[in-house]
Formats: sequence, structure tokens, C-alpha cells
Amino acid sequence: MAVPVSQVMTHAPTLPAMFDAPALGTAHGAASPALRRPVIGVTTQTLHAIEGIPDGLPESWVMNQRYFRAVTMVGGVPLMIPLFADDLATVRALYEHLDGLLIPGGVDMDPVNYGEPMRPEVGRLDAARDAVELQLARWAIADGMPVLGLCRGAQVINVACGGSLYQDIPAQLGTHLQHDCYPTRGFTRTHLAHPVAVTPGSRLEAALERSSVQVNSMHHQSVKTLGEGLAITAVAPDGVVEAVEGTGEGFVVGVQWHPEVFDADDPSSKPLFEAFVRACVEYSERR
Ligand SMILES: N[C@@H](CCC(=O)NCCCC(=O)O)C(=O)O
Repeated sequence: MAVPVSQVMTHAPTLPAMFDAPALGTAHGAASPALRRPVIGVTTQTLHAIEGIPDGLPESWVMNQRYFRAVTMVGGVPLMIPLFADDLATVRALYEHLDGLLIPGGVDMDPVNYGEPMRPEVGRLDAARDAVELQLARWAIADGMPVLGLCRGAQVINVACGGSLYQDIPAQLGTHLQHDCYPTRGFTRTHLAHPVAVTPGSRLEAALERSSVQVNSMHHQSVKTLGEGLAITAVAPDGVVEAVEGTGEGFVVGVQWHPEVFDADDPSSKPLFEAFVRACVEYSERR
């Protein structure tokens, strides 16, 4: 369910050209049909899944503002998805209003979701988020609704398609390339950790218009076995999977880096969100 631009323009003064306000009707002709901005579901995280949250705070669902701002930067309308893992009928009712799904970064997935016992290196978990994101990803992929996964989101796409994860890159892969460049380890979120090689002919290459890009990196897990219907479309110099995408018609793209933290002029950022929102517009017009 897209939102008429005419109802929201006062709150979104710098929309991209594709969402320009429709011309007003004149004495000589009728008004152009209103262009519509796609509604993009953005999943959330259980507040207390985050380290250091005081017990006294109420149970809450939260998400980093950057993800919502990235969506509005390219003309989308973000809709926060509450984690009603115990009420998937309500999640489904929300899903019916969406033109696209953005799955952000966050805590580790419980390995039970890909049928493995948990290693000691696995960090904090969020069972409600796992359940809701996996369900939403499966619905969206089945329906051809565009999905963009960022970091954990890319991992969710892979697991939703039946794939598995390395639970800890340092312990299981022994690479010397650092992927866990978190702010808690003294890195800025925009720290460019390493290059990635993008697969020629992939959706990702078409979006970024380049075959190599420098990326930031804030993760310790990565794709192990690839999910069904997915292809690997970017790798780090040490072979760690940096992006996956659907091999079918629908836009299903997951990247292991964090484009949302960059300003619009970064080559790994805005073009990806633009390609996603274009796919969401097309999807909303088709259904
Ligand atoms: N836990 C997974 C996914 C990592 C991830 O999504 N990191 C982003 C954290 C949120 C943030 O600080 O912005 C892994 O470690 O691989």
C-alpha cells in the first residue's frame, strides 16, 4: 500500500526526482495521477537484547535511526515492524501493507534456526526478532516483494532460504582480515575495513555500477552454506561472503556491510538503496 505523494510532500522536502509532486490540474486539463512512495517495512530489535540496557526500562522494540533515514533519502516511507512473534497474524496484517522489506543489522541469530548446536563465541540473541524476520523474509521472497538485508539482514535472507552461517569467523575460518570492526573495538562505523569483489552481471553490480567497493564491517558471522535460490555476489579478499542475492525475478539482495551509515555520496550506499526503492515502486505497481 503506497502513500500518495500529495499527502506527504510537506514532510519530505527533498524527495528524489522520481517522486516529484504531480502537476496540479489546470483549466486545460485534469491533474496528473499522484505518484506514490513505496512503504518499506523495517524490522526492529528487542531493546533488552542489546548489551547494557538497564532491567528497569520497559520492554521495547527499537531500531537505529540510520535505517529509516536511508529509506526516506531515496523516497521510501519506512514502517517499523513490531516483533509480535507470538502473534504472526498481526505481523501478516502489517506485511500486507508493505511494498518492500528492509532487514537491518543486529545481534546474532540463534543457530537453532539453521540446525546447528551453538558455539561458545555466539553473542547476544533475540528470539522474537529471529522468528519475525525469518517469517517476513519467507513471505516476501515467495511473493516477489523486494527484500534488502544489511549485515544480520543478509544472514537472515540466507537462513530463511535454508542456508547456514559461520557462527564465528575468527574461530571457524582463521582469517587474518578483521571483519568485526565494531565501535566497541575503537573503530568508527564508517571505517573502511576492506574491499569486496562484486560478481559481474549481478544485481549488486548493476546497482553499484562497479565491480569493487571498499566497505565498512561490523560482524563476526557470515554465510557458510548458501540458501536455495541464492547466489553469492560479493566476496572479501579472504573469501568471506559479502553479499547474496536471489537468482529469480524478485529483488532479494543482502550485503554484509552497512551502507546506511554513509552519506548519500558514498558509492556503496545510495545506489543500493535507490535500486531497492525502484524495485519496491515496480512491485507496488504490479500488485
Ligand atoms: N550479529 C551478526 C550480524 C552483525 C550485524 O548486523 N552488525 C550490526 C550491529 C548493529 C550496529 O551496531 O549497527 C554478526 O556479528 O555477524
